[in-house]
Amino acid sequence: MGAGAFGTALAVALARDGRDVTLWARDLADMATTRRSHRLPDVLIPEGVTITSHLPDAGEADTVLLAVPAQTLRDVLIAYEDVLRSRTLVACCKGIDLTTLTGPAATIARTLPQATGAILTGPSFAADIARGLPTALTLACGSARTGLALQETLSTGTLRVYRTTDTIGAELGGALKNVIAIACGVAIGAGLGDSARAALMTRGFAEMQRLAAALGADPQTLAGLSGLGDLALTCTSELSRNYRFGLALGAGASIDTTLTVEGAATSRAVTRLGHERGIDLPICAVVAALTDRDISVETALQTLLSRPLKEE
Ligand SMILES: NC(=O)C1=CN([C@@H]2O[C@H](COP(=O)(O)OP(=O)(O)OC[C@H]3O[C@@H](n4cnc5c(N)ncnc54)[C@H](O)[C@@H]3O)[C@@H](O)[C@H]2O)C=CC1
Ligand SMILES: O=C(CO)COP(=O)(O)O
Repeated sequence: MGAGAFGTALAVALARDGRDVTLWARDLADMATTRRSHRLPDVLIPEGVTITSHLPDAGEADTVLLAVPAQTLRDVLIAYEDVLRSRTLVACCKGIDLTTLTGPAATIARTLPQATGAILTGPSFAADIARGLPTALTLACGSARTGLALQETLSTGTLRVYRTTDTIGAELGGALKNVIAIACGVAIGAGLGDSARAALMTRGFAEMQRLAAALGADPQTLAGLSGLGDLALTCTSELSRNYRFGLALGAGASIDTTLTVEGAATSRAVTRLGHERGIDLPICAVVAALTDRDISVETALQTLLSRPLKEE
């Protein structure tokens, strides 16, 4: 579900590997004839993928990948409850819901408790997956048995899926790395240099670990693909929309508001979560304030540099 960049890329990769795939688009436009998503225009969707805007066409499909933006996941689950509630639902989005302050796996568990929920996350650009470039992902599912089955279902010759039962660690890694990527983009966009970016990545990772530990995640999960792996990719590549959003903020350039930039809303959500739980998340808070245009880059920098000195 979701025929944007990631949903399309996953559909293409799985169909190419022989899976029977239906790709659901909210708005079909001319997709069924052009066999292209406007979010991934260079990629031709193979005939093996059934493209539809009518969800019941998914028929007996037992696994549904939800590749819609994190802030819309809850609405999608509610709107299509009848079709979704008895299936295995794999959230493919990265973010924290601003209303409930939950990640995608927890959002599924709360909204459709009868469904089996899982999350697919980790360092992977849609364009790379669609081109068949080698990619490693994390599949997190509270049920070890379902996780094992999903790992088999979703792995292909070039998509290597690792599994874990730590859904909270996996969803926090994917959500928080986007916030830190915005911070890194700002640093580079404002000309603060590669050393500043390395500091933000490292201290940002410390914030990720702190929040994850407080919410009951296994610290090892954060050191894996869903945390450190995706942090490394997103903080260093101009293919990342979150990083590019930060670059524009830092350079004072115009922002493309049509793109999905998950870290913007998530910076606000995690800042609230931090306040509620009494957890210090200074980089996330600065990103939220920058995103809301509440502070300048200069103030953001001074805020971080003037904090009390501490042990690492
Ligand atoms: N693009 C990428 O390289 C990757 C994206 N992701 C994650 O996948 C999720 C989706 O991102 P993209 O596909 O890149 O975004 P996108 O902007 O390319 O596509 C989003 C899709 O969701 C649909 N959509 C939006 N609101 C909806 C609603 N209320 N109901 C139904 N459909 C709705 C849009 O029509 C669009 O087709 C995000 O959480 C992102 O972090 C994860 C890994 C890689
Ligand atoms: O999550 C991603 C790579 O793993 C995609 O990053 P962006 O959403 O920043 O483009």
